[in-house]
Amino acid sequence: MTDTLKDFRSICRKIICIGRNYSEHAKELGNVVPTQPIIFMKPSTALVIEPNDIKIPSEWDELHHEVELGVIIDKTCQNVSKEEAEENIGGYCLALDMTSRKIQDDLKKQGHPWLLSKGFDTSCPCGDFIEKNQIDLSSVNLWLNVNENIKQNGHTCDMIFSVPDLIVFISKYITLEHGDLILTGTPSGVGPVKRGDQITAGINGKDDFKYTMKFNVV
Ligand SMILES: CC(=O)CC(=O)C(=O)O
Ligand SMILES: [Mg+2]
Repeated sequence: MTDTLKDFRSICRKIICIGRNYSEHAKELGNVVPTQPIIFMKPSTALVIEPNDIKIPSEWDELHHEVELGVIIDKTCQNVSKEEAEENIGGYCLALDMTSRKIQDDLKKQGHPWLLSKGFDTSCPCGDFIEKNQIDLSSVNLWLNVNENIKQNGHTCDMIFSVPDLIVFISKYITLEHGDLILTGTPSGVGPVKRGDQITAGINGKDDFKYTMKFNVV
């Protein structure tokens, strides 16, 4: 792992996101559980870091919060095998996939891409680089509070497609590059936030490793 990866938020060229990777979340929104990964992208301009705010675009009233494990790619790679997938991971981060559910539902009805609903500026609040050895992929806890009320509390062991499966799938079609970020999907409990709300999110990893981040919604 090279040192530049610690600064992944300024070198990141692609944010590739996975949809419906937890069956309870797919069901809570009335979606079918996928049989292969659903992928979409956010532009790198969606990234926002503390102490900056999540900005709801002026003509919208609310967004949905989605807490997710972010995987940061170390080596540029294509067509990765499941055995090699882990070697291409440089580290992790805690991330939010902020979504306008109303816009997404309208776009879905019309068969259009989700980009506007998920790719607007500040739609990807993101925490600091987390070292690889602090995360055991089979037992990461992700949680999210809105105004100190718990809304999401999930575990990566409930992912439908594991992180190596996702790297294999994506790299078959899209070259993964140093600093790219993969958002691995959200557990259940997504819901609305409005201007004036505060989101606190956290990740619990190996050996009592804990990381939390806080964002105001404006
Ligand atoms: C229904 C969604 O918005 C898909 C998504 O982003 C997810 O994390 O699941
Ligand atoms: Mg998501």
